[in-house]
Amino acid sequence: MAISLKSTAAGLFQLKNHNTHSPSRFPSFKPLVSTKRFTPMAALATSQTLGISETFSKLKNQGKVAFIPYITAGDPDLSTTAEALKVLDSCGSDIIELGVPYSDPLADGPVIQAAATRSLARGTNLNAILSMLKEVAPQLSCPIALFAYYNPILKRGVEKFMSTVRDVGIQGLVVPDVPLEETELLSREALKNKIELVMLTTPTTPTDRMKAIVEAAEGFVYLVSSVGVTGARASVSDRVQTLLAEIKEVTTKPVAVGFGISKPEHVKQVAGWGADGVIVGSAMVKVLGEAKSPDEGLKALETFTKSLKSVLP
Ligand SMILES: O=P(O)(O)OC[C@@H](O)[C@@H](O)c1c[nH]c2ccccc12
Repeated sequence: MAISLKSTAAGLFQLKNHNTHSPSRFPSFKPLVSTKRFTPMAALATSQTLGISETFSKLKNQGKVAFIPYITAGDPDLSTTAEALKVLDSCGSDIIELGVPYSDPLADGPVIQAAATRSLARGTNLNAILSMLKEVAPQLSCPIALFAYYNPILKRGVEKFMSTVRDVGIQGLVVPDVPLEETELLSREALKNKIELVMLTTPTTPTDRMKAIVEAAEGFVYLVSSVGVTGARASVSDRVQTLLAEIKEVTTKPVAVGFGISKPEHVKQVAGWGADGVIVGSAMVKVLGEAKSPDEGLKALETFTKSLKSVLP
């Protein structure tokens, strides 16, 4: 299993017209936020957004480390998610992880579990997320890696799922609970659709298994920094430094570190240990989803993102 759950567990804007009162384009969602807030960098972006591994190669050539935020789609609502993607992009995110809310997010801690519950309670579903992405993804200058648990993918059918998400511009996929032994079909269909399938390794993954995971990984290797579920930690274990070195002994693929990272000093530390990317999830989700209003959440997200991004080379 790419990530053994027992040990680690793992809005509306209208680009065409800025009429904030036009009916929502995304089914059953009402515009909640001004659509005039951000001049989309995306207006400048083209559909030639770099892929996941291309993004890492570009950054490596520039001596930079990827900043990779995670947010849950539909929390607090899909219109705000559309805006949040633009905020994250315009604040310099290099790759964005977008989570598909799921009713049984075993690898997630309380913050992301609550986000998924709020999102599902609003009626968010994969089709609504995809219709939002069809408008938003081409407007971003950074690639999106979709986060989805395995079950909803199997329900839709792996082939159908992959072609559908590729059609809306998704470039990467992370399936935190797919067992390594079952990644063959996922990998094959991902490859066919030019989607890069990220694999996760953990502090308790035996070396041979880590090598197999790294071998299978496309886009980047996700190094889970600590056992347990997602959630901000007071500090990041310095074991990460050793784990990074071990992985880099067996691959030249980029390695991004996630779990627990929630402060600028954490970001700086993990980058200093040689990570090619730093992933921040729960802290982002908390700032956006637990704000008094969507607008407040977006403002707070912008400030928070800039504070974390500012410490990276
Ligand atoms: O929330 P954290 O501790 O910052 O960790 C990132 C994590 O949220 C994100 O990468 C993620 C969201 N859901 C997951 C499930 C498994 C592994 C990773 C994830």
